[in-house]
Amino acid sequence: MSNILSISNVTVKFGGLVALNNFHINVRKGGISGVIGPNGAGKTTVFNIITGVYKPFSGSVLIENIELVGQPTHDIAHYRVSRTFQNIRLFANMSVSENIMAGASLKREGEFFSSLFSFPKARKNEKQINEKMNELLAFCGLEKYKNHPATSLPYGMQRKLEIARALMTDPKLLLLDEPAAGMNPTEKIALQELVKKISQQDISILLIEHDMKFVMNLCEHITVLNYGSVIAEGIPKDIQSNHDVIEAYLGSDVEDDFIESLEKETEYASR
Ligand SMILES: Nc1ncnc2c1ncn2[C@@H]1O[C@H](COP(=O)(O)OP(=O)(O)OP(=O)(O)O)[C@@H](O)[C@H]1O
Repeated sequence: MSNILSISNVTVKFGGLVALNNFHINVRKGGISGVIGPNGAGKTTVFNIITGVYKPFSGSVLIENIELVGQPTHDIAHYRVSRTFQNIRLFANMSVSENIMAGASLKREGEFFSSLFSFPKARKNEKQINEKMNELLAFCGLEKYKNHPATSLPYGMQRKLEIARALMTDPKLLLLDEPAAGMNPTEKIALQELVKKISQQDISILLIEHDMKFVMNLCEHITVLNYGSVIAEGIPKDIQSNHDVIEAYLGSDVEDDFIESLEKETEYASR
């Protein structure tokens, strides 16, 4: 089975702090994988090395055999990698539809600007962008908010809007950084369904999440980080009973959630 993402031997240092130590992960094409770990374990740093925000001290990050290390962030977007952020980053002064359409300009900057100077092409592009925006509004359940200011949306909907904007770039790998953070249980279930639907569109997903039930229900493969090192990896069932993982979480602020998730059967089924 081929991988869309293969990271190997990646080490990231900030001065004396080793944020990632010989990190590795493979994400299967079409799969949903997760990275978990206590606060400060290095999870967001993984996303930042994939998207070129940080350059690793050593190691390799391959998207379908293309090396991303050393490439600038704007070039990496061309390999159809898109992400959302732990702290929502919507354009505050724009409507929901405008925020989604902004994703199109991130997609192919050159095409977007050249279209401004070519009237027939511009109209065609504008029509396509509008169609796609409307499709994504429906797909993400945001239709009724179309003309609302983005930041007036309930928190859970703002997170979905970030996902819709990321999907506008037509990604083949979507990186979701704590997508369920701040959501109530109903919103989390709706988000879980949305993530499954996205994965059914042949979009591979790598997610970081503190909500263990969310991770265990969605992910086919989980990598556990602690102090920058991989301490466990495997299917949810094995991760839940892994002694090192339980140890790492004891005393952390997500301990209760994690322990609770150990006690419950998950809905996970092999895909
Ligand atoms: N730009 C930076 N400069 C210095 N240290 C950094 C930088 N980015 C991250 N770190 C440090 O690297 C470590 C890993 O950070 P990272 O944000 O990847 O953790 P995380 O697992 O995502 O944490 P959380 O769950 O709290 O978001 C932390 O100790 C953090 O303080």
